[in-house]
Amino acid sequence: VHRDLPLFLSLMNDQHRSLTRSLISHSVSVSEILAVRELDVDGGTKDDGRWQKMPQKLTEAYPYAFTVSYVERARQHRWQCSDVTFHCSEGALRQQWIQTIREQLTALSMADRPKHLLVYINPHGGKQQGECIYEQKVAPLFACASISTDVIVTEHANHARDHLKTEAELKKYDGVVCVGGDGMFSEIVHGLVSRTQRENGVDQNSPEEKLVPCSLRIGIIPAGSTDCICYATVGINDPVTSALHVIVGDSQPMDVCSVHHNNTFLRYSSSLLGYGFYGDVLADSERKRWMGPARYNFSGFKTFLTHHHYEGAVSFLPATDILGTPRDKTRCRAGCFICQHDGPNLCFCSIPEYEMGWGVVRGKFLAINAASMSCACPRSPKGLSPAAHLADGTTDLILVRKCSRFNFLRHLLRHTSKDDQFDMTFVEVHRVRRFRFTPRHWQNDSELDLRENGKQLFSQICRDHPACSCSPAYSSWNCDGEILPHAAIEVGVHCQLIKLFTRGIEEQPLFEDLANPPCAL
Ligand SMILES: Nc1ncnc2c1ncn2[C@@H]1O[C@H](COP(=O)(O)OP(=O)(O)OP(=O)(O)O)[C@@H](O)[C@H]1O
Ligand SMILES: CCCCCCCCCCCCC/C=C/[C@@H](O)[C@H](CO)NC(=O)CCCCC
Ligand SMILES: [Ca+2]
Repeated sequence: VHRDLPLFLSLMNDQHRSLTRSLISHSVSVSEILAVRELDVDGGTKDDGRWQKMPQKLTEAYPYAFTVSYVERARQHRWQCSDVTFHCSEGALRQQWIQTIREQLTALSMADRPKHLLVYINPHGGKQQGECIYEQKVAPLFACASISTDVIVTEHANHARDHLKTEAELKKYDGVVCVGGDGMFSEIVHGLVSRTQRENGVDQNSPEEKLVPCSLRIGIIPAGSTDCICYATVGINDPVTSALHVIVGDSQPMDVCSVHHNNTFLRYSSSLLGYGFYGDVLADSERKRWMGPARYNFSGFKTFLTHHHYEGAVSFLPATDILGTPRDKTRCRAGCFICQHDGPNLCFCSIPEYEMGWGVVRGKFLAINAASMSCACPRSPKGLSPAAHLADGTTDLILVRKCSRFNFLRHLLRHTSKDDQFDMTFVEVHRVRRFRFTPRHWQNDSELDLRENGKQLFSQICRDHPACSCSPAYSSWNCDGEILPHAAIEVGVHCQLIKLFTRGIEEQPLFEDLANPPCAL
């Protein structure tokens, strides 16, 4: 029995084969086995439905049984845990099988499966179901796979981030799991990345500094409102699927952007950095958290109607030495060739390199978006930048210039259809390693004061002139669902800075209907 080779168990002798064809054999890849356990058959009393379906004669002839729990693939990237029970005539043979499988599982644990995890649960994310989701759907699977956990239910925002940054005894763990949404994931990233830099003497405030990658993998159990990181790395927002990817020890590297203002570190971003439309949606939706996930629909519609544009200059360093482009038809999938090819060879550009070859675009924008990954989510299953890569060291900079409401609506609606949202005259997209944004009228340190005064002044004017259709001078940046306090920012992509307990989105089999596979001819 080898890892990745099918474990084919056929424990009955020939005379029973034709009789019990459907019951006697099953094929499971060892790398997708969660656990194996002996099944007690006590004087004919059975604790497994399948056993009871066995004809009496067979149970007598094959009284020794064991159950293998394994990953089964269902529709649309969903994984579930299934059990299969094998029966044999001799106790010694059963012990041999159980021992062999356990040895294989131990070898996998030594290699890449986690044994001890630190779990943070946000009880207030999404529909506030985090604790319940973990207790009912995830904890039993971890227990079945003999993974031990230390669980912390957060008591306030940034609890997980600060605990990871300073207190957590990280040496004890093989990974960190968060139960929540993109905001909770962002807390984990900030905690782990900051801790890693501090321990390695790296100054986060310097935009040119090359950051040290984090060694612990992160698992995401989706329990938020958008859950875009989970959706874009697994293909579905399903707690059981995510838990199973953690258990089998998957690993997917991921890029992280650092965001600076005036040589001061602001935040990290791993999905969307959005100014204009997505910044305004977020700013409005934060005041409506009580609405839960529906707040984004409400604020999205309201922001669409206000139709504000913002003036400024975007300068960027295009990624020239790479294979992919943002207009590719191919997608970043499990084992992505481009991420393997481009990723590990990339370095974080130092000053001499990045002062050359910059492009500049000036104008009035409805939205400036940087997508380090596709940002696919249930609202937009192909995402903001469908061809973006998880781990290629680049971000897709999408510039949506001022246009009519009708055209902007066409652009937005294309995020939900097969049509290309970039194929519009007012949209341009660049794959970049770094970029800067400078709003018009920006004045260095006094920016914040100016923004506050500007906002007050603007709202005063608009109250006095309700028909006014002019736009405020500044929007906010939406940084993975958090509002940034500065409009002028500098962003750099750090290739494969973190690793997740996923494998990227698996290619769908040609025949999706796994329950009724086509007959072999
Ligand atoms: N115990 C807590 N009380 C209040 N806020 C918390 C707590 N724990 C974490 N948070 C904060 O809650 C915010 C939202 O959490 P989360 O991302 O889990 O859900 P969401 O915003 O509904 O989902 P999404 O980010 O996917 O849209 C995060 O910014 C996080 O810092
Ligand atoms: C009028 C028709 C509108 C149709 C629009 C469809 C376009 C949807 C694209 C959604 C892209 C989400 C990108 C992910 C951002 C997350 O980091 C962030 C935190 O979870 N979520 C939002 O900001 C929430 C953003 C919600 C935006 C609506
Ligand atoms: Ca990327």
